[in-house]
Amino acid sequence: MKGRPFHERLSFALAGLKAAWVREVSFRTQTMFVGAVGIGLLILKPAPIWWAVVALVCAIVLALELLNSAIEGVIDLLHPGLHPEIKVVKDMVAGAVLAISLAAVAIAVAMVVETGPSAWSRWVS
Ligand SMILES: Nc1ncnc2c1ncn2[C@@H]1O[C@H](COP(=O)(O)OP(=O)(O)OP(=O)(O)O)[C@@H](O)[C@H]1O
Repeated sequence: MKGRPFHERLSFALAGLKAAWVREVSFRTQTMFVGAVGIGLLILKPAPIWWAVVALVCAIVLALELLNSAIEGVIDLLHPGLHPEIKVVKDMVAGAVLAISLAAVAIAVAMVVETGPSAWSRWVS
């Protein structure tokens, strides 16, 4: 399975994204949130550094959401029954998604605070 050409590995990654979109409500919600953030960037037109920071944090949110789903999927496959240790592991991965989501909200607020006034003056002038 190793050493496959780039286009094949890319198709595997895209298939993973598609599977997450079809199966996971959380992933669809996060992806739509990222889309809304993209619209916000187009409206606010912040400095390029904000585009980079927002793109990075959005990518981390989606990546952690994918890892969360993947880890849950493997656990459920290997151990379908309830187990207190599985609860701890799943809760920790969910905590990772929560942590980066809070950071994303903080970054969004900081961006709006810094760029909102100049965007507003562009609109009213
Ligand atoms: N096998 C299990 N044993 C014990 N507790 C579990 C088990 N599976 C899930 N839980 C508990 O239920 C919570 C939700 O787990 P579940 O697998 O349903 O994730 P989910 O709600 O689908 O999450 P996501 O929205 O991220 O996909 C876990 O965080 C954990 O607290």
